[in-house]
Amino acid sequence: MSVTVRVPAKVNVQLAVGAARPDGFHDLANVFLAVGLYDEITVTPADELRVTCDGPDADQVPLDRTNLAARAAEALAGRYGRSPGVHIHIAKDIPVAGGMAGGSADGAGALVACDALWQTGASRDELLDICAELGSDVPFSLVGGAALGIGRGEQLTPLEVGGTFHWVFAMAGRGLSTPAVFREFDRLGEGTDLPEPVASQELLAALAKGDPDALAAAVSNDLQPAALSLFPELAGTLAAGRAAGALTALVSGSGPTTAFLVRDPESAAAVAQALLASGTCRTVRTASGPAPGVTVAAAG
Ligand SMILES: C[C@@](CO)(OP(=O)(O)O)[C@H](O)COP(=O)(O)OP(=O)(O)OC[C@H]1O[C@@H](n2ccc(N)nc2=O)[C@H](O)[C@@H]1O
Ligand SMILES: Nc1ncnc2c1ncn2[C@@H]1O[C@H](COP(=O)(O)OP(=O)(O)O)[C@@H](O)[C@H]1O
Repeated sequence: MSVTVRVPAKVNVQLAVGAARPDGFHDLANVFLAVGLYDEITVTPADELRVTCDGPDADQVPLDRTNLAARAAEALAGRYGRSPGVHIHIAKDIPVAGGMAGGSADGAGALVACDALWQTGASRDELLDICAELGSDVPFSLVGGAALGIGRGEQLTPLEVGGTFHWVFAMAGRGLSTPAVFREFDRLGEGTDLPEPVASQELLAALAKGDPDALAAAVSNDLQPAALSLFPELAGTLAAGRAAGALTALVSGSGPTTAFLVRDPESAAAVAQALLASGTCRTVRTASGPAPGVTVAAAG
């Protein structure tokens, strides 16, 4: 018996960040869009908890108990008083430490897969609670589609999306640590009063209409200056994508992956080719969204 699930990456079309909270997190208005780049997680009964991983970035993925997929299995097993004996295999296609929630995807995927394997009978709300304990982005990886995340990003409201948005993603030569980017955000903003983070009505309307030009005009990422400060070369990647005809260019979440919104798959191919030729990134991928959240691909 084994269970395989597929989990999408995300891009943040709006990331409004408030002041640091006493618990070290930041309040957000985080508009997530799931996109069609997927990790696949397979769980199989085993004597003890074990994680393996393959894919282009597999060497950067921890295989010990710090792996979010292992933590998810342990959290679910702990809640139901059973052994977490399971082999979790991650077929990784989402870039690691890229601001596309790859670790969160694996956490949400392992949780749903173990839940199906162990037939715990957990409700969706219980699974979402465990997701929120694992990380701020993990609940969104479970639900997919598009959603507004408030609080630290874990309190979700699903959003209407009226069409398919086409993207090019440029992967950088190294990763960026999410806590380091938030720390840099705090440093850059020292001494300024930050407004409450709120979702942009223009952006939500653009998503609901499925209008790429309106979305391009409304996207924003408050972490972008911090990511650029820690990784100045990303400015060259953003400029290369804009010059190639992208409707807009932004850093995805805490970066360093950069995201380029385009009108259609043909423009995606052209912008992807120009970005690669510019020599300003390690590799490029095209994907569209919204994509569904965790989906069971095979069980038996
Ligand atoms: C920035 C975002 C945007 O979606 O994603 P990435 O770009 O990393 O994928 C998220 O907020 C990342 O969420 P996630 O990666 O789950 O972060 P967590 O494990 O919850 O937190 C890691 C660390 O990031 C910082 N953090 C995270 C979320 C938040 N609202 N405020 C924070 O200050 C804290 O320093 C925290 O200790
Ligand atoms: N299953 C996992 N896949 C990738 N990274 C993981 C995983 N579990 C834990 N990590 C750790 O989380 C860090 C952030 O990775 P990731 O979630 O891919 O990036 P981001 O938070 O930028 O979206 C990695 O550097 C790695 O040390």
